[in-house]
Amino acid sequence: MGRQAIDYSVYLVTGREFLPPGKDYYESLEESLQGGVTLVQVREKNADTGEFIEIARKTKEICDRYNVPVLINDRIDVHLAVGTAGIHIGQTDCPLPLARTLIGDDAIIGLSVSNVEQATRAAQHSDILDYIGVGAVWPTGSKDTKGRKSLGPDGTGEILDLIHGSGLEAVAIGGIHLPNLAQLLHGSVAPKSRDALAGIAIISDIVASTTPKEAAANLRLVVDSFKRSRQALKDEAGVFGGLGQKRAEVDAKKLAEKVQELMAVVKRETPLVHQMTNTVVVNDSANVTLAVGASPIMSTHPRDVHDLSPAIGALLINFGTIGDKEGMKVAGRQANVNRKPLIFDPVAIGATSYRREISEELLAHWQPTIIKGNAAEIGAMAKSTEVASRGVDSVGSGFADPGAVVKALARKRAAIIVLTGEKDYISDGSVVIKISNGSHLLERITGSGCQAGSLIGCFAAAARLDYLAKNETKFEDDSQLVQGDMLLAAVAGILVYTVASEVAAARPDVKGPGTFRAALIDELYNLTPDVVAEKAKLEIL
Ligand SMILES: Nc1ncnc2c1ncn2[C@@H]1O[C@H](COP(=O)(O)OP(=O)(O)OP(=O)(O)O)[C@@H](O)[C@H]1O
Ligand SMILES: Cc1ncsc1CCO
Repeated sequence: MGRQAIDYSVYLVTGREFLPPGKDYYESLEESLQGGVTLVQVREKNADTGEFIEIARKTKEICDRYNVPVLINDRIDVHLAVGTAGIHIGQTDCPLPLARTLIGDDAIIGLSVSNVEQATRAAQHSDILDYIGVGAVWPTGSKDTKGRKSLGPDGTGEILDLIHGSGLEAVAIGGIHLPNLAQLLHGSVAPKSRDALAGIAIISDIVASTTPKEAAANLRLVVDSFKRSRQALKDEAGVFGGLGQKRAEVDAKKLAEKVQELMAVVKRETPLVHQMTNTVVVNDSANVTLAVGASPIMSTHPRDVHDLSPAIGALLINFGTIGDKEGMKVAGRQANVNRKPLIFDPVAIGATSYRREISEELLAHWQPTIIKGNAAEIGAMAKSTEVASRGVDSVGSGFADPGAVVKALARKRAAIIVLTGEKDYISDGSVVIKISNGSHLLERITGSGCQAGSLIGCFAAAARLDYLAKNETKFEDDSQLVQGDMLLAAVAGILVYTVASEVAAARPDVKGPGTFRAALIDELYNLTPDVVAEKAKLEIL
């Protein structure tokens, strides 16, 4: 008999101390298995041996019914007494060679690893070990992580590179919650080897939930979605299975036709687009939203944004004048939970360290669907020094290879990336679309990028509604975090905005930025799908 194959996707670590009042441990466990937990570790820090054995035995009995393997934390004797699939041990527990001798060749051994030195040692013991638990990824309440630096997605990815080729699987643990899960999975893909996590270990998100079945199912959806999108990337089909087509099949003319169709969807559905934006542009952004046929709501208070989430079509978070960070956290988290498109506009992120910190904090709370920025902003997100910023603007001539920058960042962040400027570049990690429309007058009014972000929000809402109208299955058997063609939505937002700007700039009554600003709103309102198709300058790179 060899060691059994393990699915690490959603790995539940038990913790009876986190159960909500009145919730029975076995009831919670069974519900979480129904939700899609794939592996269970029994972790009992304070139980006597007899009690631990009894808990492990009953846990195994329940898990057996769902064909889910059980591991025991730390206690080889409990594992041997109950006959579970294996053990999970910490750095200061039983030495690895002794553990392997005691439990034999057929049982699984996992080891906790919290830094590169420990990971290197684990890789050297790959003949003894099966997997490593990497963490804490983020600070956590369930383990004492004081004094230890949490790894973040980047540190986790570094460890994946270190164990590359060793045959070890890796599971991340610590501070992982539904809203930061997609960011962790995609953000931790190893920079060199491109290896990925095999799964995530979860305690409180499942155990502390009053509805563990739902909690587990939501986590499982994101992990499955990640695994599917990795397959899609391997197949060259983009992080959202973009345009439902492979790169070679995307054609500029067909893309323009799809934009035309989406314009009609916005007008028909008048989606509500929630915008948390800066105080400079709030009025213009609401007006361009209305002009294309959508409906804006500009709201920032945490309580207000929580209640709005079920009703909205999409959410825009633009931190241009920084304020309401708490509201942004709540709104973004709710957008993820309700599977609404979330457009992130990290205005001037390259200009100050405070903005970079806020961006990281927000991105640890939720997963954006689309990230839009000018060259300085996208450069800062990509940690590139090629383009500098001066306040909210970019300086210099831009990236040598903008297409490569947006494609790499899309893969890294698992989001559609929109890079604006004289030419715009949009990527889903597979396809790169270049748009050469627009007017230089857009550089002469404030907030043109912010308004473009608002329009992307309008079209993202429409793309999701269009998908839901055409697909009966809705969410049940689809593992996408957000449904609808988000690459198309980003293209539509930029194309409609820039084509309207060309029409406005060409008007004889437009004398400069002031008249252009008003004319732009009018031309967005009057823009027909035919004019968009006729003027579109789209290229597939
Ligand atoms: N010189 C130009 N020619 C054509 N289109 C342009 C030009 N500059 C910007 N645009 C368009 O204007 C919009 C905003 O892009 P830009 O990169 O200026 O945003 P931004 O710097 O974030 O703006 P802001 O900070 O004022 O909101 C995009 O749709 C882009 O295509
Ligand atoms: C000018 C300005 N300052 C903060 S946000 C903003 C709008 C353009 O980004």
